[in-house]
Amino acid sequence: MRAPIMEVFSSIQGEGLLVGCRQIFIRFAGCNLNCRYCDTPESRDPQRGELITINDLKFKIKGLETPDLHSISLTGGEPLLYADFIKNLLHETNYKSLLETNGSLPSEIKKIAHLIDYASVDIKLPEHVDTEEIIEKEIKSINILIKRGVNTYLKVVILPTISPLYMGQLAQKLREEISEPSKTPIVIQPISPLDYWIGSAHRLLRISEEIGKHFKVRLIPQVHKILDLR
Ligand SMILES: C[S@@+](CC[C@H](N)C(=O)[O-])C[C@H]1O[C@@H](n2cnc3c(N)ncnc32)[C@H](O)[C@@H]1O
Ligand SMILES: Nc1nc2[nH]cc(C(=O)O)c2c(=O)[nH]1
Ligand code: SF4
Ligand SMILES: [Mg+2]
Repeated sequence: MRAPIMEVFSSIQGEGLLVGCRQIFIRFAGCNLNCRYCDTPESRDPQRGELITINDLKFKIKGLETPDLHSISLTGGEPLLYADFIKNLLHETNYKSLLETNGSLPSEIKKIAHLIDYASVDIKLPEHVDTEEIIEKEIKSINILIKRGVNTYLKVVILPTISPLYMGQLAQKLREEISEPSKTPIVIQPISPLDYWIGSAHRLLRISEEIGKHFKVRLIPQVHKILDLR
């Protein structure tokens, strides 16, 4: 079995609740969405990956192990396009794993939820993607992960133009439809480049307050970009 892998590299997790943890990143090539803000647009093309076997990948990961290693990060592109490959990889290795996903493939999440330790599920706002009803699929994915006991958090990339009240309404909908909202924090991730936020970073506090009415909330920018790390 092979999957198109774009890059395998060691860095610190720059996003979400595992920020600062040393990870080995496995970036799959190919994506089923087209977020306008995607900072890795080349990863949307499966042709940009090299088709490699599980053994090849295990060898690459082994070579990147460091004393501070926390876990591996399965990202992309959309890693869930290769759920069967991931299932085999996790069966054959003992690393703790983070799944970084757009949450749009609940049937694929079902295949690997029992093998994943942490999950970051993006909530894609309608202004960022063309796909209809994506949030329904994301909610399904989140509930599958929670049911499986996966340490799950949600992540929302936002622009300075987003309405805080809209974010509050979205958080209220999510709280009503997610099975254990008190155990599922939301990470607000300001869109990069952070120059967008010069003069409007105060809006982030209002958004945090609106989401905070319904969820534990964290405001975390992409730290790896601030540190100029990969
Ligand atoms: C490149 S995607 C790959 C994993 C998966 N397809 C997803 O969207 O979660 C990894 C993460 O990068 C973040 N991201 C992508 N472009 C960004 C940008 N311009 N600003 C802030 N975060 C961004 C999204 O939150 C996304 O979860
Ligand atoms: N350091 C670092 N942290 C990350 N967190 C999510 C990333 C991604 O592209 O999936 C990423 C990335 O590309 N680099
Ligand atoms: S789902 Fe992830 S990889 Fe795909 S376009 Fe959106 S941010 Fe990029
Ligand atoms: Mg990245």
